[in-house]
Amino acid sequence: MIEINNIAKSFGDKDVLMGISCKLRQGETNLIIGGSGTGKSVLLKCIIGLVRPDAGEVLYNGRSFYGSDKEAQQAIRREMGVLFQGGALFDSQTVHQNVQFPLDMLTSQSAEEKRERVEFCLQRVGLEGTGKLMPSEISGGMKKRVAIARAIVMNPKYLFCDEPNSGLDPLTGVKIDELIREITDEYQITTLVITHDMNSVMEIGDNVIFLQKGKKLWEGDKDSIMHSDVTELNEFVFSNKLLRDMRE
Ligand SMILES: Nc1ncnc2c1ncn2[C@@H]1O[C@H](COP(=O)(O)OP(=O)(O)OP(=O)(O)O)[C@@H](O)[C@H]1O
Repeated sequence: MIEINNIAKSFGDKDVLMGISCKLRQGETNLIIGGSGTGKSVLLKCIIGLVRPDAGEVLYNGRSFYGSDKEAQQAIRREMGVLFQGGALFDSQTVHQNVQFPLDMLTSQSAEEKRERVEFCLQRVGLEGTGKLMPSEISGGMKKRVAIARAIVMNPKYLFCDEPNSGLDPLTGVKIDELIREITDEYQITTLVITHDMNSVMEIGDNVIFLQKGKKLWEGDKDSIMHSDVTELNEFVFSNKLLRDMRE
């Protein structure tokens, strides 16, 4: 479990996050949703330690991230898998090399151990046999799968995905969501996904946190989101015509 307690962050005189608290449970896909510029990415960066919050705390299974020394923070970081927006693959490296990268950086495994682990992860995301291809030779959906394989190669306890299906067609997006959900469940990972895609919310939203202008306005599961009485959330959710039609 990840506990986020009262995170606040300002840039200059701009308050971007104003006291965000929530609990992200193990084995569940936790989603942060909200319109553009509401602070989702900054919150993610505060959670994973890329941006230091001005106030607040993040606890990883009870271990305080910001209260820890560099070594302990590094140990927590090793338990994180991160799927950055856009996938962020290295274009000059093969699919296999991309997935192997964290093993090269963070472990002293033998070449054979690494090869086996990479092949296992590629097979797990449905990409067996593609290791020799270059990123330029595969589709957008496959690139996301490679990025997911790389994010899980270190066997993370915590998985963070920033807009995992941005730029994908809806069907491919759903498949990526399903893969994230399956992996979360299978390996009992604590997963956090940032999205503004209502499809994702309805598919994989075990726990959904709605941000608006740096504040948490609502939290609940995908089944209760359709019946909330928070005006701002309703405006966000029902800007999607299909959901509006479903409600009527
Ligand atoms: N390093 C920074 N310096 C100054 N302002 C920043 C910085 N990072 C983010 N911001 C500001 O913080 C606000 C929230 O940004 P953030 O990227 O978290 O939004 P978001 O909800 O993720 O939006 P989107 O869905 O468009 O990605 C924005 O107004 C942004 O300009």
